[in-house]
Amino acid sequence: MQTAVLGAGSMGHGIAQVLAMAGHDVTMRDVDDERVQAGLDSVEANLSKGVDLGKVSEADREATLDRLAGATDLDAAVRDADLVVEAVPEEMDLKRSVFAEVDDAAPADCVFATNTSSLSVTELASSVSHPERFVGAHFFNPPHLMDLVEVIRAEQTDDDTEAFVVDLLEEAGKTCVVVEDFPGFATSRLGVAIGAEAIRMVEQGVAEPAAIDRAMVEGYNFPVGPLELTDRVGLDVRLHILQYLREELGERFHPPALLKRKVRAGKLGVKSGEGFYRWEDGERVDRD
Ligand SMILES: NC(=O)c1ccc[n+]([C@@H]2O[C@H](COP(=O)([O-])OP(=O)(O)OC[C@H]3O[C@@H](n4cnc5c(N)ncnc54)[C@H](O)[C@@H]3O)[C@@H](O)[C@H]2O)c1
Repeated sequence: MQTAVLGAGSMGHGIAQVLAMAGHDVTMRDVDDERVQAGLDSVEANLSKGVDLGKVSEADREATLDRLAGATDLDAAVRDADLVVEAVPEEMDLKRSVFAEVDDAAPADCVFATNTSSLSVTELASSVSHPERFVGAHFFNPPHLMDLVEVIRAEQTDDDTEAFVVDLLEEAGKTCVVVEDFPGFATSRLGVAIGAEAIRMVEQGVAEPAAIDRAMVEGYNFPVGPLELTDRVGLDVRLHILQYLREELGERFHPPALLKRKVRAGKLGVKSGEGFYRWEDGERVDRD
């Protein structure tokens, strides 16, 4: 199958890798040669690491790279595509304008998927002429290692489109959970609710962040505690999602004051070196 991935950033290059490893031809499009090349280099590095770890054969690495091409020209990227997956920045206007362009350039029966983590898939679908062939495909970071894809049905999505995307992703080794288009879908809504409550517990002095995290890891089998996860995702990202969910779903999502204070202080988590913990080169430096 011919596929196109729009955006070669953190998510785009990983999604392109997943599709190419599953045997599909992929054209990965970004706005300039440097970004396209950086995406291609990241895929090559992921695959080489897989070979070193004995998880990917040398032959699969080469075959995957052969199926992957880069492009800056949108028309060339989507002209023959059966599926286009969009992974450009999380801005409604940008995504809508990208889909309007893709709509003109792609074949009439092409299926469109967006990797948005929070925007309305229904509103995005309304930017194309066949919204029934539009769906959300919310991959997790990094896409080549995380099994889950949340498949989001827009108001307009038809059953054939849902089945096409779920089958394709499951054949690529992913686990799909299908949800209706509702703010925060399933994962972000529950994830930020737990994270926000953990932050309120820190504010109230229930326990130190490390103790709250350890309790959830040991007691509930969480792979990582809610405060460490907030550091990894980015405090600003979580604040943004809470503000959006508060607007859409009500006061129970009001952001904790401590979260706002830390974001205002530039304490954004792993990427800034400090959030609820201190970090250097992606590693915690304040463990007991
Ligand atoms: N980063 C995550 O952990 C994560 C997880 C799940 C979903 N998402 C979602 O995935 C999407 C992409 O996020 P990201 O973290 O990969 O962002 P990113 O900033 O790393 O990458 C976005 C890329 O899109 C490119 N781009 C901008 N306009 C474009 C256009 N018109 N055509 C093609 N490429 C264009 C940018 O140059 C950039 O390289 C967002 O909707 C985000 O919410 C992100």
